[in-house]
Amino acid sequence: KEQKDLQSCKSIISELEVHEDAWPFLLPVNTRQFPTYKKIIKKPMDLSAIKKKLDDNLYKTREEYCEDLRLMFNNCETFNEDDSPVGKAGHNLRSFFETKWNEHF
Ligand SMILES: Cc1ncccc1N[C@H]1CCCS(=O)(=O)C1
Repeated sequence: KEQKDLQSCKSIISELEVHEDAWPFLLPVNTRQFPTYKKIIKKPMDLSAIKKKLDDNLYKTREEYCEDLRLMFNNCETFNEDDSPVGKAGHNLRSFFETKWNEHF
């Protein structure tokens, strides 16, 4: 039921947060450091924002949660070269996430 879904979503994001390739995603992208980011990426998303939405009970379904994680990874692919350090971390963390997602659901 939904209660178990919430536990699974919390468990997955806790594992993502400590993953060695999570460093680009722990906090919102700094738009002073990356001035073009706001123009290119219409809906910024990061692990701290997702964690807060989970804790504030803002996800109606596990699908909404999954959508925000995929938005975060797609934003990363839009802005970063695949062979850049951030781009590579994004591909690695996405693969780790999708595996966890399939384990739980
Ligand atoms: C996910 C992302 N997309 C585009 C640009 C930057 C980032 N992440 C940054 C987060 C802070 C550290 S960093 O500045 O090296 C990388």
